Amino acid sequence: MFKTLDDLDPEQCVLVRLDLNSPVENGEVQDNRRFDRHAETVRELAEAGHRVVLMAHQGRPGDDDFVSLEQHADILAGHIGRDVGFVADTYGDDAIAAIDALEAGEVLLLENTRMCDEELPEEDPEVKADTEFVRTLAEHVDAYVNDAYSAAHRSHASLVGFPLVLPAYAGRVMQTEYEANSSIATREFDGQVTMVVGGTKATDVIDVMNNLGDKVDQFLLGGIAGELFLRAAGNDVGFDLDGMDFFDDQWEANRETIESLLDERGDQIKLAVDLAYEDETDDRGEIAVANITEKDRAYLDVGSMTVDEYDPIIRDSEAVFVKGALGLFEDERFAVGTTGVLRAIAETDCFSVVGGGDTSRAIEMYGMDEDDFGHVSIAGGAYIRALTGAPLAGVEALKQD
Ligand SMILES: Nc1ncnc2c1ncn2[C@@H]1O[C@H](COP(=O)(O)OP(=O)(O)O)[C@@H](O)[C@H]1O
Ligand SMILES: O=C(OP(=O)(O)O)[C@H](O)COP(=O)(O)O
Repeated sequence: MFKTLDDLDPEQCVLVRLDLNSPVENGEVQDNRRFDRHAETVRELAEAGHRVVLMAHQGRPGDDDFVSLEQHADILAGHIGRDVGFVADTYGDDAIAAIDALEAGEVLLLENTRMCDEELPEEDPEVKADTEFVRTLAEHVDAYVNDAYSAAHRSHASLVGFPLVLPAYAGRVMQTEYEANSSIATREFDGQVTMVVGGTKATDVIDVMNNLGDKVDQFLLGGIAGELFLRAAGNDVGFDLDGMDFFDDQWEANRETIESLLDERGDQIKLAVDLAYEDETDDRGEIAVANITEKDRAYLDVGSMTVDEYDPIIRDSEAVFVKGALGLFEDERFAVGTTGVLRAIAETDCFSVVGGGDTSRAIEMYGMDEDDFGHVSIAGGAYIRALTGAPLAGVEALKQD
């Protein structure tokens, strides 16, 4: 098992990896539960008199949400109730000077770790531990804390490199998410187990569906993942239009797996029977999948008939796991699928887990009560991988210490 903050020596300079990856709308970082949850770890460290250096990532290089962490520092400060300094540097001279100048109880956030070339791609911990990024920062701090359970499925430098060169500890979020998700992974259910699969990160979920087929009785699909399955089933959906990059790369990467899943587990996989789009008057339009004959528009939600089909399956389930939204729920017109399944879960007494930084936000946005869900995780890809019983690189690296 890993060490926790209870094992940390006093008066340390602590390098802490958080997951503050957030929705960004028109350049504005949106506050979400990740800030609130991580604030607990940061506050505890600062109040204990440690010097606290924070690392986190935002988006992926090339994407619109790949932005600086400057706004994150202000949002986090609001949740902690104390200042969070920011330096626009990951491990260069400016970052080091800011770290060395920290006083007891002060908190500093470094720039987006993915702006450092050595953070990505995924490589073995030994390779990551030997990067200039890790070696340089490690010389200026005493200890490493990983609180980023929701990013722990990635073998990136800030997650797996530091535990090899510094005394390493799990933060409070890492500890609670690990315990909750590990116990869910081993739990047995008497009745039907259903998994709602959607969102934009189709690659993460499709990999996992392959390994969860014996634990999950029914997969209910929507979002980008759902459209890729519809494409594999021969429909004219699930491709990129001008300016989009959701589908085609993920189609190439997952086509074989999707086809074999449909072939071998087709009876376990329910696909949308209708989809929603923005019509000529900017209203929500719906069309039956069977009537789609042209590759001419983007679909932004599953349709109402699909929700009517998914609803009784959820109500008959003993356990429901949600990973990914069924539509672009941030726009109220396209929240029907996501809120439909979440309300069905909330109204029944099944055991449920809702995961994902984005998806879990829908609960709050649409006025649902978190207490009506078994566990609301700030982790998406990491939590479903944990459900399969597979190890998470970032957790394994912590255990090595
Ligand atoms: N058809 C769609 N078109 C565009 N975006 C979609 C669609 N369906 C779902 N989404 C988006 O997927 C996002 C969640 O995706 P993802 O990052 O995979 O999940 P999470 O962060 O919850 O793990 C939501 O913000 C939602 O707007
Ligand atoms: O938001 C995250 O994952 P999630 O969307 O599965 O919840 C993590 O920060 C990981 O980000 P990544 O999927 O760009 O590596």
